[in-house]
Amino acid sequence: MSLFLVNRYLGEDDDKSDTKESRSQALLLKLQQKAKERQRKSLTEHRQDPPEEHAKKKTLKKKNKSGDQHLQHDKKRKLECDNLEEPVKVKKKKKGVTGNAEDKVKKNVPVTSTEGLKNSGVSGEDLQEQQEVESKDDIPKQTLDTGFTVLGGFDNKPVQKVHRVLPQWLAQPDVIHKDIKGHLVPVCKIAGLSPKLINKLHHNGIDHFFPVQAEVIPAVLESAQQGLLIGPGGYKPRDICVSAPTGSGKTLAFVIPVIQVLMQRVICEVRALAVLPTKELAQQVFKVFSTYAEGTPLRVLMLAGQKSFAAEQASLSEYRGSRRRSLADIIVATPGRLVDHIHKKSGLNLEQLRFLIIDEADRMIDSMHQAWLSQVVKATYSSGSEPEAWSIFSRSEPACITAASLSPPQMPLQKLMFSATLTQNPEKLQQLDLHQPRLFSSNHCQADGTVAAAQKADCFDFPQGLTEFYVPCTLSRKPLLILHFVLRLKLSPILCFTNSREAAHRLYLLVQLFGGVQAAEFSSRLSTAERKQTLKDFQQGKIQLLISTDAAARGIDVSGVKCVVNYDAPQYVRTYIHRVGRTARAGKSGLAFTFLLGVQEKKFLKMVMDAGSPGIQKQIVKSESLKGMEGRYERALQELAQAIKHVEAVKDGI
Ligand SMILES: Nc1ncnc2c1ncn2[C@@H]1O[C@H](COP(=O)(O)OP(=O)(O)OP(=O)(O)O)[C@@H](O)[C@H]1O
Repeated sequence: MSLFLVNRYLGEDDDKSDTKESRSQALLLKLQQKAKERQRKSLTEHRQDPPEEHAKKKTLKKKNKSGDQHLQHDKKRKLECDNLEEPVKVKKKKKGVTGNAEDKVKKNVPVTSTEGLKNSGVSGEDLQEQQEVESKDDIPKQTLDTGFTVLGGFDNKPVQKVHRVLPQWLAQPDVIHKDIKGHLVPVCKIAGLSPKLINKLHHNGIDHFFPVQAEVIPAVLESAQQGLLIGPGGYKPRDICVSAPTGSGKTLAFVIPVIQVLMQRVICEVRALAVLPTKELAQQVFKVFSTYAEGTPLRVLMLAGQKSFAAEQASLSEYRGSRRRSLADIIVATPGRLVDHIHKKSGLNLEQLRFLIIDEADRMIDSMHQAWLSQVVKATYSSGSEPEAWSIFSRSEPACITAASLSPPQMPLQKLMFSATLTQNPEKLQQLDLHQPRLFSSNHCQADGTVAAAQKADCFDFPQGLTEFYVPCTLSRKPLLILHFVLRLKLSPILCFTNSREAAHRLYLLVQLFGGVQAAEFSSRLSTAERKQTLKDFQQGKIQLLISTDAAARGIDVSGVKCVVNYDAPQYVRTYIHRVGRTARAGKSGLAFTFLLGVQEKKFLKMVMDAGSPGIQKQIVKSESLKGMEGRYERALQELAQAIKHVEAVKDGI
């Protein structure tokens, strides 16, 4: 039984309807049709009208609407009266949906037309109007055009340029002159060098120090002024980083002061450790140390896997009674072999280490994932297992500072870092855990610490005597070009770099088959002994063309290399700098050519210019220049194909 009686307006057309239900159904249908029609209209308006016109129309519509409002309102009330349930539903939905839309507008989230369509289908034109009026300013053009919701609504402000600000020590380095020849310093002018060492230098043809040596040697000597066992004023000496071009004489910049400081030692202990990335480099530095240690009590040892582990172990230390006695003052090592000796407790004692030298430091930072540095540093702290004669000066791991912990003098450990491409990335340098570092660099920064326009993160110095060229070519012409360089241009000795050992080997075979060129290859295909012999032959001028992988790109010092050819363009600028740095060494002049395919040109030239190259010139080799060699070259190619087939057949047979 009904509690209330509600008289309903049934509408003009519905008078003839029979039942309440059918009448309300008809009304609902009509309403929905109307709503759909409006949606369609509004959608076509959105698509056709430019935003301003659309906005005008809306305002007009709104004005008209306020005139019609009473009428509409009455109509609506009539409808509501016609159907008791539906209006309630509509109201609920309308409330909810409107609230939702408002929320979105408040949150700067535009309401999409699709969403509006769905919602207004239920709630009628009021909702649609409200959405349109409320959101017309907020809806981005994109939304209107695409119908997609754009999240965020952030202002598209131009991003301000960020200037790199380096830590002071990196921003204001001690400057090293780039011009070697113009800034030579007589050996005798450097204070603190013993006459014995000066004589030795003269004996080896060194009468003047290069700029990097003239800056770094006094700095290292100064840090050891008060003797081997304590730093200046009793404090730990500052670590030293050196960034100077290839061939500028960095090796002597650490060898000479280390020999000078250690010469005064009484007991033989490992006091200097030089770590280098490859066996060849270790061998080279070992040779220089040995030369200048000759005639002093100092003993130099190499741990780079040239000898067996047992042989290396035997040369490290010996036991006299129960006491261990070190047999080396200076050790030159590769990181892998060094860590092996530390792990296997082969008798390597680093507790008295005074100098830790890291050459090719940027490369060594890259190999830091092997954590070799932390293991070496750990090994320099006293293990406490074996009481040493020098234990009074032994190092203890950093801990809380107390009066007691400060009283015994701490044996200082100083790190010396060297590279032609030393990173300026403080994050990477942090891995070296440097102590109040001091930088010597031929790269200049601005006084305020910001980096000058040309000085980006990967901007380096090139040797002054270097002239760079690039040769546009195709893949098939490359072998002919290199033969042209050797046989016609007579630029030998040439050091030619490929990007893989397979490429180096193929080119070597091809050149051999072509004939008339003294060629050799240098890569990990060869044994250590073979590589050593090859370098020796090249040094002695027995090889016209040395085809190498990047195994010879870093640090290798072969005097008299006239020309470097990048047969394959290097991928990274550091690789380029080290490769071309095998010529134009020690203030001499040299040529560097890079063969470039059309697709490589733009990217490569940009990379080199960004790295601070003074300029790279285009060198075109005309086809006519190569014509005379083509027939012989074709025959060599065919022979090479047959040789490869034969090798593969032999392999399959095995
Ligand atoms: N003061 C000097 N007088 C004459 N020659 C020197 C002097 N110092 C170094 N040299 C010679 O210069 C050449 C290059 O030196 P070194 O190998 O130390 O360069 P580098 O800076 O370490 O190069 P890279 O970065 O390629 O390793 C060597 O042959 C070395 O003998």
